[in-house]
Order: sequence, then C-alpha cells, then structure tokens
Amino acid sequence: MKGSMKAEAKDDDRYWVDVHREPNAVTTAADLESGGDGGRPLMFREKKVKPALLYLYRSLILTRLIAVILFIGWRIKHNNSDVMSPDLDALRQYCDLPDGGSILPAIDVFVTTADPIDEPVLYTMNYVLSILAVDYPIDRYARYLSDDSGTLIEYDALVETANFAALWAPFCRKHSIEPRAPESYFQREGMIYTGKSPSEFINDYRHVQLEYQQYKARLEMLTSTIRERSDFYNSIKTTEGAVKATWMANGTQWPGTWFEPIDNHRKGHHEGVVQVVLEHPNGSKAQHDSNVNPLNFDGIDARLPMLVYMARGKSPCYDHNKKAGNLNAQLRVSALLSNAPFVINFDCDHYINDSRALQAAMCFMLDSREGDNTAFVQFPQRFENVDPTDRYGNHNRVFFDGAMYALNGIQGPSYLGTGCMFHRLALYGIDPPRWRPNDIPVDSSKFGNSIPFLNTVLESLKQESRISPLNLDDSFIAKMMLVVSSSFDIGTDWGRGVGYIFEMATEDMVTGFHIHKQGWHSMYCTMDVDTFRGTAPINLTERLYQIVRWAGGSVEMFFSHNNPLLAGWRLHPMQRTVYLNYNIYPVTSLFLLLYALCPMMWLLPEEILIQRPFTTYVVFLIIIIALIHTIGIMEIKWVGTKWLDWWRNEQFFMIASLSAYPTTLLHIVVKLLTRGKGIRFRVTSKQTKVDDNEDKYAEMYEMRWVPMLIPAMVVLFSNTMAIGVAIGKAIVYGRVWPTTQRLHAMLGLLFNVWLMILLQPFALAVIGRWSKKPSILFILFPVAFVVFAWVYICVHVFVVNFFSSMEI
Ligand SMILES: O=c1ccn([C@@H]2O[C@H](COP(=O)(O)OP(=O)(O)O[C@H]3O[C@H](CO)[C@@H](O)[C@H](O)[C@H]3O)[C@@H](O)[C@H]2O)c(=O)[nH]1
Ligand SMILES: [Mn+2]
Repeated sequence: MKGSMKAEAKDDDRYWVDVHREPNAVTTAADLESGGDGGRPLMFREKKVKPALLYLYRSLILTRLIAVILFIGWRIKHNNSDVMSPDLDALRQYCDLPDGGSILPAIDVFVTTADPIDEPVLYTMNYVLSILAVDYPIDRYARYLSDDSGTLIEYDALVETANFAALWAPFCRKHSIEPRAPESYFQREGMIYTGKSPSEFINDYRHVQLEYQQYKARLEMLTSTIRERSDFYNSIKTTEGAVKATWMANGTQWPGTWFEPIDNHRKGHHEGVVQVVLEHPNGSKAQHDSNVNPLNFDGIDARLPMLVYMARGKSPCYDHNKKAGNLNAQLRVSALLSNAPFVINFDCDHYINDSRALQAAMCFMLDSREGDNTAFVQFPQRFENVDPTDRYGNHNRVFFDGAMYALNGIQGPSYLGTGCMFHRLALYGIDPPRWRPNDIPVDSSKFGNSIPFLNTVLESLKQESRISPLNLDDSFIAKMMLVVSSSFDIGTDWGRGVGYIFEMATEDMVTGFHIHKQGWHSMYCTMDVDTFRGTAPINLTERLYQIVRWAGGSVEMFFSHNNPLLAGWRLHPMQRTVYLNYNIYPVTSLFLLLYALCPMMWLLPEEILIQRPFTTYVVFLIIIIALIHTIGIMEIKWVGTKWLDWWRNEQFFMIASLSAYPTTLLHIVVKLLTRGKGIRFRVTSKQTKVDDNEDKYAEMYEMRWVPMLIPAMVVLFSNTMAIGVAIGKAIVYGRVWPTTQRLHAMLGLLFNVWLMILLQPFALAVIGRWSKKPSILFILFPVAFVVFAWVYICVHVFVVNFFSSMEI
C-alpha cells in the first residue's frame, strides 16, 4: 500500500514541477501589529506542468485546430461523397432476359386506409391506379388494399377501379404517361409528350379522360348505389323489423361493417374479409379485348397485377393496434397469397409519381455491395397540397433531404412510415444474412398459430420467390380468415419483434429501430423527380397533432425497452446517437418555452430582473448563433434545398416548442406516473374535396383552437404587449435614460422582434382568413404596438398624477 503511494508521488513528479517563490524578506513586529502581511510564510505550494509537456500539449491543440479547419475545407470541396442514386440502366441490364422476360424479384405492395370519409375514396383509388400502372413486370407484383373501416364502399370502389384500370394502365404504358394517378395527371398543365404514338395521343387522351369522369361519378354515387341495392335485397330477403344488412352486388351479405351497425357488423367489431378482386395474371400478354377497350393497344401489355381487398377482423375485446396492426395483417395475407420476398407499403394519401419507383428501390436491394444486408429502402415524402410558401413547414426538407441523406453514411435512414420497400425477412425479425444463424426457429409462439403461414416463412427463408396463380377454394379462404382474425396476435411476437412494431404511437420509428438494432442496413433513395407524392395536413392544428404523435412516439421509445442505450452492439454507435437524439429532442422545448416568456420582463414596473445581456455575452452569443446558422446553410447547399425550407424549419421548431412538444412531454409524464396509455394514433384529417372554384388552401386559413395552443398564444400576446410597453417606456423615460440603458433596451427589443419573426406562421394562423394576405401582419402588429404603448402611457400619466409615490 505504502509502496504504491510512493510510486504515485513519483509519477506525479514526472509531470509537475514546483514553482519556487521567495518569501518576503523582512518581518517586523510592527508589521504584524499593523495587520500588514509582509513576511508571512507561504502556506500553500504551487506546482505547474513541466514546460516541455505544456508546449507539446499546446501544440497538439493547435494541430487539432488546424486539422479541423482543413477538414472543413476538404468537406466543402468534397460535398458529393455520400450521394447515392439508383442506376436503372444497370438494373435493366442485369435483370432483362433476351426473350423479353425479366428476373426482377417479386414485390407485394400494401396500402392502408382507415376510413372512406376521413380518407376520401377518390384519392385512395387514385393511389391504387398509380400502382396498377407502375412500370414493373405485371406478373411480379401483387396489390393489397387493407381497409380498417371494413366498409363495402372501399371494396366496391376497388372493383370499379379494377375495371377502369383495364383502360388506364395500358393507356399509361402506351403513351408513357406520368404521373399515373389520373386525378393529378389530368390536373397538370403543359406536359411534354414522351410516348411513341403521338398521332393517336389526342384521341386516346380524350377517350380516357371521358371514361375517368364517368368512373369518378360512379365512385361518388357508390354510397347511394349500395344503399339502394341493400334496400332492395332487404325488402325481398329479410323479414319485416329485422336488422337491415348491407349487400354486395352478387346478392350476398357483406361480412364487414353495415350502414345500420349491429354487433359483428359495426366499426371496430366485425369479421375479417379477404376478397381477390383481380386474380394473378396468366402468362400470355395478349389479354386485350377490343370490345372492352376501343383504343388500339397492340403490342402493349394490357394485363393487370393481382389485386386484393382485405379488412382484418376487429373485436372490442382486443386492441387492434392501428396502422401497425393493419400492416401486419397484410403481411400475413400476402404471405399466403403471393409471398413475395419484398414488400413495399404506402399510406392511402400518397401516390406513385414516377412509375419507375419500384425498380429504383430494387437497385439498392440487388446491389452487390450491401444489397443483401439492406433491410429497407426509404423514399422521401413529398407533398402536393402545400401552399407555395410552405407556411407550416410541411415539406420538412431539412429532415427529408438533410438528416435522412446524412444517415445513408451510417447505418441508413430511419423508416418513415410510407414509401418504403422491405425485405420480407427483415420484417419477420430475422437477422441479416451477415449474422444469420443456420437454423432459425419458426414456431407458432413467435409467428402465430397458422401452419400455412409458418410454411410461407420457411419458404421465404429458403429464398423461394413466389407470386403464382392460386387455387382459391373454401379451405384456403378459411386459412386466410384465421390470419386476419382479431385475436391472431395474442400470445405471439407480432408487433413486438415480428412485423411492424406496435407498442408506440409511431410504428415507423420503432420498427426501423428494431431492424437496425439487428444489424441490418437501410438506404435512402431519391430520384430527380419526386418518386411519391402525398397530402399533408395544411391546417395548423392538424399539423401540430401530427407533431405530437411523432414526438410522442420518439420520447416513448426512450422510456421503454426500445431505448437505444439498451440495444446490442450491432447498432452502430453513431446510429445509436441518432436514435437518442430523436428520443430527447422534444425536451429542448422546455428551455425554449422559458426563454420565449422572457419578454414579459418589459411588463414589470421595475424593468428587467434578470441579468442584462452585457456586451461580451452578446458577442459570444452572436458568434455561436452565427456559426450554427453558417453550418446550417452549408448543409442546405449540399443537399440542394432552399433557404426558405431551412427558415420554415427554424420557425416550426419554435412553434412546436411552444405547443406540441410541451404537450407531448406532459402526456408522457402523466403516462409514466399513472402507467396509463400513451399517445394515440389519431388519423390525420385529409382534404375532403377540391372544388375548382373554391380556394385550394381553404383548410389552411381555418383556426381550430385546442388547449395545446395556449402557451404559443400566451407568448405571442405577451410579446406583442411587451413591445408596446417597451415603446411606451422609451417615450416616457427615453430622455432620462443613460446611453447604456438605451442600448440595453434596444438589444432587448431585438430579442422580442426576433421571437415575433419566428412566430410569424402562428400569428398568421391566429388571424385566420385575414392571413390570405400575409403582409397584413405589417399593419396589424404596428397597430397593436401603438395601442399598447398608448395604454401604457395613459396608465403612467394616470399613476403619476394620482399616486405619485408609485412608479411604473
Ligand atoms: O387505425 C389506423 C390508423 C391509420 N391507418 C393508416 O395509416 C396511414 C397514415 O395515417 P395518417 O393519418 O395519414 O398519418 P400521417 O400523419 O399522415 O402519417 C405520417 O406519420 C405516420 C407515423 O405517425 C407514418 O406512419 C406515416 O407514414 C406518415 O406519413 C394511413 O394510410 C391510414 O389509413 C390505418 O391503417 N389504421
Ligand atoms: Mn398521411
């Protein structure tokens, strides 16, 4: 023991040397008496690091500084190093066979919808059309629509769509139409023709447009058509007084929800439904029947891929786990019907804008570098109903183009919920080939109690690719009913380690996390045109609800066993940091909220209570803020987004920090304390109709007040008042204030104004329809300032005259 202490002391000497100081020479009694300190001994010893080491150390710091500067310089010059874009020609060369066939792998395409009213059928069907006409070998993909409402409207609409698609899909192929969602296509102007039959185009176009109008009209009539049909069958088939069923066109009762809801046929309580609308196309390409299609489709593949309608069974006894539950049911049904090795899922409010989308994703999946270990390929989300100035930051470009791209350089982007292609096996919770053990247990405790389904898992593990015609007999249908039953997940790993994970408000983040943590990679795929387009909530309140859900899901993850700190070593350290960042960023809002309430200082009679911003502090602050923004601007330049995108991002972070994020945190705290439920998945409301005459952005001008907006409102109001009072104070005391005080007042005001600029979109939302002309704020605010300044001066004069002892 002693020995080691000695050794330590010796070690010390290697680095430190004593600093010798001479004690003061003379000590006199007088000195001591007078309390002087002359001649008192030195009572602590000083040491310093040996000069040689110190210089070395300092030179290291300097070298590091130089290295950082050089690195930044290098990074600016080499700004394209991580951009990956699909090479479709290479894919074609690899996959196309000399006989015109192709070895492109099979894909199951999923679409989820929750309600025919909240999510207008026309848009969902447009989406379906864009997939039916996509540029991919027709016998190599299958289409599934999973309808969480279980209504006959969606099914009948799908049947109508299949009929119209028989015209639409070959028309798109013949004339190379883009986009292949008719609603968007017919609305676009000034398109350049790129097809091979220009002479027939005008004629074909007119015909298809007319047919589309009629198809649309039939969709709109669906509710009344089904009602009339049901009334008819009810009158002839059921007895007086019995519950009125809803009937399918073939004269059988619809197994899903009915117009007149009863147990077993109402929303949230009904049997599962699986209906194959279009069967798997057979081998021959010449399926075109000129009686149906008067257009000339010679040499065009007029077939359509398999199309399936499904609705999972629901019962009040079981949690149906929203979107993730819906997707899991699709995973199982598609396994039985087509079992493609790849699946891609979309929300019903997004359509394919570039028909090469599926091929583009395949470029990453089949690439010889990391293709086999790539679990999913995510596309950015793009929106088309957003106003040109993107008032509520819907485009989210900083996230979609900046952050996600950057992740490509680590383990890959996170899963964003829509427009994402997966390896089916990755979704089954199976390790990437790199780490895959030889025997993987495929049992019912994990995957559920369906032998045919377990067989499909084994099939997938053996890399057997299947989309082939099936014999849809009764026993097969019964097997499918089992995998869509409401209780199938119970006692299995579905939603916990198998399929889309449903323990959180946002299934996407946590599903991606589960996959990354097993060591899979992911890729981000952008193309020169938007690959997909969707609709975004353009109403502020809706937008904030969406943010609450996202932030909620992210924070919830932290307090669960999905905490990134607990993930195994296969999760890349940097990727772990990224997930941690997702988990905690909403917490920063608390500081912002406090900060944003500072302007209230102006309202206090004895001005400013907290430390005033002194000059050095302000200089540092400015340097740091300027650096943050300079770095930000560099990133924007690299990814090619606009200044406005970045600015909206800044503004929206502030607005959400004064509303959505604190609300989320409150929810989570309550949840943790009460062990209650987390944030619920509330379906984002969609645009219900676009009337040509009506304002396209009408939704945006509607203000829906909810408690979450209170803090933002308090900040906006108190800030406006504070600026008014500040002006009032300047008028009253301006002349007696010393220069420093004036300077401080100006700096303070700068802060107020900055806050106001950040809150501009919120202020626009508050004034509702007036905000059609955003510049009106330049009038409203000054007027408000003058009014508050005037009120302040009046109160001041009143107090001075009548209560002269008080000072405000
Ligand atoms: O019980 C439910 C609820 C929702 N959905 C579907 O989920 C999708 C997304 O719902 P939406 O209300 O449009 O949510 P958004 O806020 O637009 O979704 C964003 O955020 C989600 C995660 O919170 C992601 O899953 C989405 O892909 C992403 O676009 C839609 O297709 C819905 O039909 C269901 O199938 N069942
Ligand atoms: Mn959506």
